[in-house]
Amino acid sequence: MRSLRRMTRYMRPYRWVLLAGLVTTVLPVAMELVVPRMLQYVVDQGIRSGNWEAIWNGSLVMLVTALVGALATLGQGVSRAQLSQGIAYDLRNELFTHIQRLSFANLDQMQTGQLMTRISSDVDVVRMFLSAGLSLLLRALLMIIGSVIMLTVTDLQLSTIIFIMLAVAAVVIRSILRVAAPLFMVVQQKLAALNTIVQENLAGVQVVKAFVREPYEIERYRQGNEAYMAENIKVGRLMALAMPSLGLITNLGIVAVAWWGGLDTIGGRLSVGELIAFNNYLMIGMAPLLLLSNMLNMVSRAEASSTRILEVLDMEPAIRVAESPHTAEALDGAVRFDQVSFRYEAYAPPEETTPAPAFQGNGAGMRTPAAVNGGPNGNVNGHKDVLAQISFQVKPGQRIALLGATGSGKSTLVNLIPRFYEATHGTIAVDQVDVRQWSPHSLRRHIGMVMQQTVLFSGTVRENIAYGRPDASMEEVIAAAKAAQAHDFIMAMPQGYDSMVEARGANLSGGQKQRIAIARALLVSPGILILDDATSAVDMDTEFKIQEALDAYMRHCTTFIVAQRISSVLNADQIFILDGGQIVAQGTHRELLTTSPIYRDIFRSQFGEESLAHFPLDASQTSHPDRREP
Ligand SMILES: Nc1ncnc2c1ncn2[C@@H]1O[C@H](COP(=O)(O)OP(=O)(O)OP(=O)(O)O)[C@@H](O)[C@H]1O
Repeated sequence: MRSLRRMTRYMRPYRWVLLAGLVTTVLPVAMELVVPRMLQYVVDQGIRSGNWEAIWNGSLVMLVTALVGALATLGQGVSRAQLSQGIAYDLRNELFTHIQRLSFANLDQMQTGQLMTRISSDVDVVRMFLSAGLSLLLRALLMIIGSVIMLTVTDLQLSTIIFIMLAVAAVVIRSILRVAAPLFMVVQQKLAALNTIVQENLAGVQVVKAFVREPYEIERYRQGNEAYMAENIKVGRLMALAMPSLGLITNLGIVAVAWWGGLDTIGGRLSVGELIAFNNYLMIGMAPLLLLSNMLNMVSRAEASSTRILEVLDMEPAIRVAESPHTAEALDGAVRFDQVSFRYEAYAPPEETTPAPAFQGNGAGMRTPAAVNGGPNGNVNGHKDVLAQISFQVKPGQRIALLGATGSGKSTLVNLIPRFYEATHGTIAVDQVDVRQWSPHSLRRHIGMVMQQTVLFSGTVRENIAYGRPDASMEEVIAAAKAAQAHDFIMAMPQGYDSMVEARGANLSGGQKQRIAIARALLVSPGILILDDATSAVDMDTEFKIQEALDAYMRHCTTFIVAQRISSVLNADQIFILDGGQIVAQGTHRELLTTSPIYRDIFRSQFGEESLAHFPLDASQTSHPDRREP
């Protein structure tokens, strides 16, 4: 029960509510324990000797205890709700805040569905335990302890039977708990896998429909659902053992007490009242024992969920912030890579993976470690570099283009500049300061980034453009949108800048989404702008206009452009050709045409075999797509 014990720290802010809960749990138990004693008094002192006063007094005490017990139980319900809801609220907030602090490398290790299950279902399991389980557990323990004390006081000799019975029950409970907690872990893992299937399916609904893979997805879900059900049944079977075992132990105890107690009463060692009181205490003590069998389920489930919540909270952000991090009001935009190598770490516990029907394709969205680490060097063990020994220097304001085959490491390289990942070897410096010394927030605030996959949030167009600078004026938003060639289509939308962007930008075309993403990056007035395939969905004419506007809008900004089309990089100050994680050629368009066979190959593949002979070497003459055609 280590994880549940660790969870108790979340009770600290609610210590007064906890105290109220404790008092209101103890009181009804104490009241219930008074009743058999009063019953003994009424029988022995009142009924047997015809003493009405004793009967009245005993009855009055029992009435008062019933009232106090009822009031306390009401208070207990209120404090229980406050405690459990409060802790669940704190846990959800802490989990979400912690996830925001995690870096790409951490998040690569967990599927979205896994995280969502932990923040929703696992927190709810803990909340239910705190709301119902904890007070019931406490009540059961108090009842057992209280009745054992009263049994001992009533008759020590007869109580021996109870001690033996409790010892046997304790062994049974402990054994069940030991087996149940890991089983509940598996249950939650299966639930998380199931949620991942739903999340991936909904996120990729267009792909599912386009490839007519609904039957596959239904089968995938059915299998995940079956695995979840099978684990639940396994747990159910184990829990089914608890009730009859504890019931049997209790009933054997009752029979033993009836036998020995009956003999003692006939023999005159015990009065009838004492035997009745003893039996009542026995019932009070043994009923919660049966209740405990039900609670074993709740406790084991809560332990498993606490472990899963703590696994996330214990995850150290892979990016460490320096003790006194470097910050700056603006960036000049100088970037230096010095012998930089990088590799992605292996990840994902195997049992957390999403089940996929045996025959089907690629496991639909679930990257296996081999696939993830099968980097440019074709390795499968996750220990080869995706980038190797990269060195270059970029002056402020330069435009750098990165070209290379898919998987050659272009995105990985630009992701190292804002420190999304930490270089495995070597040094990366921005404005002559090692990125490890930079405050990640300060560094990223001055880097405008347009990622390969455009992510927009539900909200208005304006809110999306101003995502990085919510305080930007309307004029600034429009200026950024104009530079990104987005203004015209935004104005053509029904509510202009106040038009709603649907979830994931569903009501916009790919090129429109990209242009909003570019405007969003421009609005932060970055010192470094990274465009990772940012215009892949935009036609060549619009791309040319964007580049022209960028020249005017971002005069002093260092720009990294990851591109597939040579036409996007003609005006770059330096073009890096990446191959297998290494820079294999470097220079301007003119230089590379003469020095780099790979560049010439790419050029030939995009403009045709005869193009090399005709293509003018002076990039300035080719800056418009119409004129660029050989
Ligand atoms: N998050 C990740 N975890 C593990 N491996 C990754 C991850 N991202 C990329 N890789 C691997 O690193 C290598 C380089 O990928 P990267 O995305 O940098 O290539 P790229 O040149 O940008 O490709 P593309 O042009 O297709 O976008 C690939 O082999 C890829 O499988």
